[in-house]
Amino acid sequence: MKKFSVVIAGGGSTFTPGIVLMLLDNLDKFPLRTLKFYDNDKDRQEKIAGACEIIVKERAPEIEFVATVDPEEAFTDVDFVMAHIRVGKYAMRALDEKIPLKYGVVGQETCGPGGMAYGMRSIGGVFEIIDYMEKYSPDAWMLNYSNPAAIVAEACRKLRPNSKVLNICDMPVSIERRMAETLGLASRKELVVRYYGLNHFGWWTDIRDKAGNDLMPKIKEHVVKNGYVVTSGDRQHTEATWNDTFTKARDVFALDPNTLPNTYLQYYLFPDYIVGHSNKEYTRANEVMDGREKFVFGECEKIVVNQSTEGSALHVDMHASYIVDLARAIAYNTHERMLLIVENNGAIENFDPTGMVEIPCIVGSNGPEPLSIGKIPQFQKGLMEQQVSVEKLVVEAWEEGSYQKLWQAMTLSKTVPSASVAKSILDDLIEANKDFWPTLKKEQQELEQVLN
Ligand SMILES: NC(=O)c1ccc[n+]([C@@H]2O[C@H](COP(=O)([O-])OP(=O)(O)OC[C@H]3O[C@@H](n4cnc5c(N)ncnc54)[C@H](O)[C@@H]3O)[C@@H](O)[C@H]2O)c1
Ligand SMILES: O=P(O)(O)OC[C@H]1O[C@H](O[C@H]2[C@H](O)[C@@H](O)[C@@H](O)O[C@@H]2CO)[C@H](O)[C@@H](O)[C@@H]1O
Ligand SMILES: [Mn+2]
Repeated sequence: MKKFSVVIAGGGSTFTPGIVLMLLDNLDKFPLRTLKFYDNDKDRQEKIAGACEIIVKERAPEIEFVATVDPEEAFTDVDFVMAHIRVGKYAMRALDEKIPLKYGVVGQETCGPGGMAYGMRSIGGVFEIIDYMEKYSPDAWMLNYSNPAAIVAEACRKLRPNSKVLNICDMPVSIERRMAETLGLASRKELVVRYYGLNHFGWWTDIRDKAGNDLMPKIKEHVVKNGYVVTSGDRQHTEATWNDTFTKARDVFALDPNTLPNTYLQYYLFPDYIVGHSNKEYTRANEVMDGREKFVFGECEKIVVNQSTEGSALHVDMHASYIVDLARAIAYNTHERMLLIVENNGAIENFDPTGMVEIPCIVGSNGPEPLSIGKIPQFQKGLMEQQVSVEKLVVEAWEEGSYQKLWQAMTLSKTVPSASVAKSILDDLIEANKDFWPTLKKEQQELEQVLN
């Protein structure tokens, strides 16, 4: 059986140890010969890599382990690039969240103005990784889950159309795990789903078991009372904010009881509620820095000090098993059915063919073959047309260095009440992102004077 060489780009990520443990748990299905880490922050990566090297040595000493900040060393002789970088790290995430909140607008990592700011930082970082991969391992595939996946995917479609990049998100599988629990099923893999939308912006339309029995009525019965809250919860979503999100799905569901919603729709459909329940001084970025980041780095330090994983509380990222499924689908032509972010190209009949949509695909060695969705209802179509335009305008703004287009994108977002609020947020975000964004030209300086 062929053994694979994988590089994790964003080796210093809080998700890296969970993914390494998940890869080690799946060596029988996806054997590894080399595991490399690449990051542009040497110190941050070293803390995670020091522990992961010990984990790999204990569990699979035959795997060669390399951690490097040298792109040539990292990207030479690899079959897969698993990319989860966060350009600007949590410090910039905190600003993405806090600046819009200052103006009474949703402050969120991937939605609204915060998501656009993150997108303007991510595109260049992700392109850099793609370029390294294509230079040093031109046959490799990149499995990208760096956020904001919707904007990154649109940038790849438009500006890197021939690159072997698959964009994917774990929110649907995470919700499906909860649906399976609600139904008393052992695994989400027992569900066969139909789903459509944009990334962090979609709906399930049909959920069946493998025998074809309709499971939607039973799930809806649960969601109408509890949202996606389940009794066991999971180890990755223990904070109150995640519980609020899974509870709020009840209200999102009420808007269209024919479908089951992705939790991220709460930011677009209930922005007033979200802002009302946000703390402008302490946002999700703070919660993550005080929670997941401290925990993961603390546990890694203990492993390095003890030179052993004995007693370690680090746990496998179960949700990340979709990454192994995706790699296996490419490597072994498994034709696994998975939700991926792909060019619409007619799959949703009455939607922009160039929009990047999240839909079921059959994945084989040649990449994804999207399934046909047909026509979607007016409510979803209207919401998606507005949001896909936001995502396209952000990519155009990045490509052209256009202030005007980024202002239009922010104005168009359902989370923003007016062009003047959009402008205030944008101007603050430009200042905060001056080390990361391309310089934006103001096409209509005089308009600024009119508005001031
Ligand atoms: N698609 C999904 O559903 C999904 C799920 C979870 C997390 N994510 C994404 O995974 C990423 C990591 O999240 P995290 O919370 O662990 O963040 P993190 O800040 O802990 O890790 C990100 C790492 O990326 C590195 N980095 C930043 N810019 C880089 C560049 N240009 N080249 C190489 N490395 C670079 C940083 O130094 C850091 O070590 C984020 O983009 C997050 O949004 C996506
Ligand atoms: O606020 P964070 O950093 O905890 O999470 C933001 C991410 O949320 C989703 O990912 C979840 C995922 O759904 C779950 O299965 C598990 O792996 O944890 C992830 C992080 O909590 C979302 O899909 C990502 O795009 C977000 O970055
Ligand atoms: Mn996601």
